[in-house]
Amino acid sequence: MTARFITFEGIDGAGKSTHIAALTERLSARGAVVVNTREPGGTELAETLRGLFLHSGMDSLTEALLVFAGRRDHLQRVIEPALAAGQTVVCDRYTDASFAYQGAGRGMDLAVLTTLEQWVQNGRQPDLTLWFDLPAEMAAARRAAAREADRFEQQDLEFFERVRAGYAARAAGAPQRFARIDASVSVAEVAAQISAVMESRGW
Ligand SMILES: Nc1ncnc2c1ncn2[C@@H]1O[C@H](COP(=O)(O)OP(=O)(O)OP(=O)(O)O)[C@@H](O)[C@H]1O
Ligand SMILES: Cc1cn([C@H]2C[C@H](O)[C@@H](COP(=O)(O)O)O2)c(=O)[nH]c1=O
Repeated sequence: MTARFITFEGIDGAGKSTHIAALTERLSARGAVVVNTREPGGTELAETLRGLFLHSGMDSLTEALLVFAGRRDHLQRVIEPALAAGQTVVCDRYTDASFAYQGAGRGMDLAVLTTLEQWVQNGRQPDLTLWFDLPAEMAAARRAAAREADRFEQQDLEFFERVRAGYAARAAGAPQRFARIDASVSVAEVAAQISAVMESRGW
């Protein structure tokens, strides 16, 4: 089996969760053993940190330190062992979210995030990142219909447009890894775009 690391990214309410199960089914049907996970979270320790991250007030450096601490544990306990066993890891968010939210959204120094990325990840980057891109206003309307807002989801449209621009910058810096999905269209049309990306890679 070929080990693969696939991440889903995008602003809150872009529609990632809606498509993770379908991608998992597709990969499993082709013989992959799929590990579904998420960030912040993915281990007992990192899920505990997630609760603080989403619901306690803190500055952007504290946010980054918490999320990278959880990421370290997640990499060591879940992601690296699964990849070493030839499995496919499908992760709802990873380090691009730190650059988009803490970097572009909160205005944190990207050089600090780059240092944390190097320390924590030992070079581990996804093989493919599906970036769900849509205007902040559309995502806000979807969220409002769906659930109660956490600390990030309470941010204004300007914050989410900065986060969106942060994702665009990360995508421009790693064009082979990123696939931009136009997430403003129907669920069926988004699913078709994901299938096309997977087919183009022979996955
Ligand atoms: N293409 C779409 N068109 C319209 N509504 C959608 C579409 N995709 C998802 N939705 C709806 O938008 C809401 C948010 O979707 P979802 O929870 O999948 O987003 P998400 O990116 O995982 O959000 P978060 O990262 O904040 O968890 C849900 O109610 C979902 O049913
Ligand atoms: C990994 C990561 C996440 N975030 C933010 C992005 C979202 O607002 C929440 C996670 O909520 P979700 O419902 O699981 O999408 O956390 C962040 O700011 N920085 C990160 O590195």
